[in-house]
Amino acid sequence: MKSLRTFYRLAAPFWRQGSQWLGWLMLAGIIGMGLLIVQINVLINAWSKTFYDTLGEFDTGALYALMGRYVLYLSAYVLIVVALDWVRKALVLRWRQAMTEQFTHAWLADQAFYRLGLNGEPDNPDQRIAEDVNIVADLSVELVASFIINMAQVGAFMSILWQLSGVQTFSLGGYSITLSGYLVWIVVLYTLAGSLITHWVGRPLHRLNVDRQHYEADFRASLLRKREHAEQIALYRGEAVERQHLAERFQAIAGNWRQLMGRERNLSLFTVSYERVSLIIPVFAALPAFLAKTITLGGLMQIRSAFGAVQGSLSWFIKLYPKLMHWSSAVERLGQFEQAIAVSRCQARAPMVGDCLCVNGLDVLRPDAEVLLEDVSVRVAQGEWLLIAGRSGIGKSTLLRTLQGLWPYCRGSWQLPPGRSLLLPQKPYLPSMPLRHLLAYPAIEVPSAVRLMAVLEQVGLPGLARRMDEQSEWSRELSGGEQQRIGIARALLYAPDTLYLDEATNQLDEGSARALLRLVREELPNCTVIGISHQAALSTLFDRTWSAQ
Ligand SMILES: Nc1ncnc2c1ncn2[C@@H]1O[C@H](COP(=O)(O)OP(=O)(O)OP(=O)(O)O)[C@@H](O)[C@H]1O
Repeated sequence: MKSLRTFYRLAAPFWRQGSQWLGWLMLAGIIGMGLLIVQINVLINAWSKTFYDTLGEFDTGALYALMGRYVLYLSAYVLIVVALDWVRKALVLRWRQAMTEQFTHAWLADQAFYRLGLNGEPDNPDQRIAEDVNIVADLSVELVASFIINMAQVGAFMSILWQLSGVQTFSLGGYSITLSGYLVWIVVLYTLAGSLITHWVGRPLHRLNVDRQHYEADFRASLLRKREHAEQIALYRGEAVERQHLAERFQAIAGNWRQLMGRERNLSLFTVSYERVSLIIPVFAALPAFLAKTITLGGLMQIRSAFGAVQGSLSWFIKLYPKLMHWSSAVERLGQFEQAIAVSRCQARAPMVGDCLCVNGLDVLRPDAEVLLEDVSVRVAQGEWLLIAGRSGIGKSTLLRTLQGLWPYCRGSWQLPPGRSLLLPQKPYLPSMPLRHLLAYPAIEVPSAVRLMAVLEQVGLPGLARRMDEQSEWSRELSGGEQQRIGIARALLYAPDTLYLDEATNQLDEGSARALLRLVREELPNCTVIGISHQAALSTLFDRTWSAQ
């Protein structure tokens, strides 16, 4: 029930959109084609009675005509099944795309992705967006369509089975009982009992599937981190530790897999027996009528096939139970993710904008509520350069994060200057993208090649000018100082109104660092700069120093 409520919350934005008529049309098409398949099954069921009766009469001519009709049913069946599969896949893609956009937007909006990472919950957002969304879209379409089609099949064949059952009189404990449609009662009770036992045996599969997705994602993320930090690991010669670490992660997968295997084995023991027994039940149930010659061989075969159709469709829950558990675990993980994003967005504080940067009685805390900086009050005039000083670990970087609205653990208020701002951290973000886009980041518009080359020249990287379209692993290739030069180049190109420098030149020698900051002053004369630096030679470039205590 909880999974269904969460699913409704996740699915509503897509299916409620006015423009989603095509999605509804595709779903209706899938169900319509499914119902056509049911109709063909009904025709084949009637055909089988005629066929076996004709077979009993050795009427060769009629048999050929019946085989021709069967080929017709079969061709229609194949065409519809293929078309249904195609439309189903197209709908899954459509829904997955919309849900992926919905989640990536929510995750990236208001820096939720950053705040979610602060306390490590929920785990592996990448896996939730890439895999769980796919599972939910894919299995939901399959489950909804197959449920409706199976229930239609139940309706169609139930009436056939009811008629074929006729009215039977049984004697039970000395009483004579007259029952209509006894085969229908048998199939309903048999499937109901089967469904209850399946749920009882298979219930733990939900939790095990949630854990499985978590462990698999953890393992993949660990492998990815090894690749990202290949150089550091290689320099430390940390292979043995890494191997042990990966083996431990895999142990969690293996342990969970063994438990899943055990549970699925128990479930299969029941479901396979259930399936096999269901094949023979209708034959035994109708045998007395056949032996009493009240039904023909064709009639017996028709009962068998109608019973099989009703039982097969009513057993939808039993057959798809492992998939239902897989689906419900993905729904749960996405639901958790959605709620965590919502909570983190509530934590977001949109700073007020005034005529200058003004902090008033601000307390900056650690996540455990311990105070880092108390009662911070500082005012920075437009165009002023302020240096924040203080011992390592006191909370200078955290203060900048707080001002940016990234750090939710704070009390008090502040206002930011108007215009756009840029924060250069000590380790610039250098994804593998063409150099021209890398330099323009975070702007989407890329400046002209002439401008880019001029800036590269200014920051002391003229050699990179001929590699504008190259997409290299920049963070591995460039030295720490060169990476920081790229950071300064970005500031010059982006031309923010307020620039925050969080030890943005600490990998450079003091002479080069001074030269770069002087360049910023010349090129961006009206820019307000708030800097953090332990490089003593830089302090004279700032108008004033504020000491964090
Ligand atoms: N995401 C986090 N979760 C928990 N604690 C954090 C987190 N980020 C920072 N801290 C803690 O906050 C304290 C202040 O860190 P911060 O980086 O602001 O110091 P700093 O003054 O800039 O130090 P440095 O000059 O060495 O860069 C540190 O003790 C750090 O461990």
